[in-house]
Amino acid sequence: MILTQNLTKRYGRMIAVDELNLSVQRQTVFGLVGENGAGKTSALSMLATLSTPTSGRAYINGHEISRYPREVRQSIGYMPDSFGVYDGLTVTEYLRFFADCYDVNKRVVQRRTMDLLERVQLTDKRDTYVNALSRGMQQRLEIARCLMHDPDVLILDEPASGLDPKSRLDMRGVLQGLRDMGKTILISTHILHDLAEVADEIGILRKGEMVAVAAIQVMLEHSNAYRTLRLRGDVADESLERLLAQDKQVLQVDKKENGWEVLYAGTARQQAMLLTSIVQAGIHLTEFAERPTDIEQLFLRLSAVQEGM
Ligand SMILES: Nc1ncnc2c1ncn2[C@@H]1O[C@H](COP(=O)(O)OP(=O)(O)OP(=O)(O)O)[C@@H](O)[C@H]1O
Repeated sequence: MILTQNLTKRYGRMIAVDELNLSVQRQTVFGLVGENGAGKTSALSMLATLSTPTSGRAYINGHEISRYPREVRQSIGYMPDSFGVYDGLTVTEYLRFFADCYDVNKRVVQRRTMDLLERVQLTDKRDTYVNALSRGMQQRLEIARCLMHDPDVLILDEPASGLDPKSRLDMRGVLQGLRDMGKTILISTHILHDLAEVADEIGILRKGEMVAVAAIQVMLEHSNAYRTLRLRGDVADESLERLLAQDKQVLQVDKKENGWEVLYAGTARQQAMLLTSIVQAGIHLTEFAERPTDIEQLFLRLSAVQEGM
């Protein structure tokens, strides 16, 4: 449904997207996660036919984006990361305007407008001017706007950015609804947790390169199975590191300024035994604490472990 082959975007000498290979199956949700500047917008705007790839190819619904941009635009609903709304229009007028742009059959416009407003929880705002909506409502209206011509594919660039926690939750509900409608969705975010209940698969983009891809289910299982132990003590004393190296459940040890961070795969009982052996070895710690593993960090660590780094 969405396929890219070595898709690359350069701005002068800067490589914003570096030979991206992506495959998003029909009716699945793929989350593209990356920090600011990772290349998410550059990748998505090429797929939306708004910018030209420097090299490589991409296909949406079987249409190559550079050769068949018109067909691609009919197949997608694209929500950019920043957008302006038309201040002088009401919510309903705004959606009808876009229906006209896409030449949507007049007979279905009214029904679809009502259905979409309900889907994005804006039915009671249908006669409100769009500039009077909150940011969260405007972002949900944008989603409805993307759906007006009933595309199979949605490309959403940071749809939850700048929203307060309540609006983020509302947005999450809307995205889950789109997934249940059977849309194929490519969604970018810099907050992986936003995708945990929405995406089927996650890819992490860093400096234009896809550094890891995995099914969200696998990641969540890992995040339950692993935890991070925070140990504080004298980092000059190497006996703790020797002891940790003997424990098979210790996957990784990161030395910090005043202690260590340990990625640990053992059970609670094994963890208690580790603490006992530290005490018995006469090693003095000021802290031995467990904290939930950040799934993004875990994901990157596991992919590094798999690559033997
Ligand atoms: N038109 C442009 N001209 C030159 N450099 C650009 C242009 N657009 C983006 N860049 C650069 O390309 C890199 C990737 O930017 P991009 O906006 O694609 O990343 P992003 O992951 O979407 O980040 P953000 O979340 O901040 O939008 C950045 O270093 C950015 O400064």
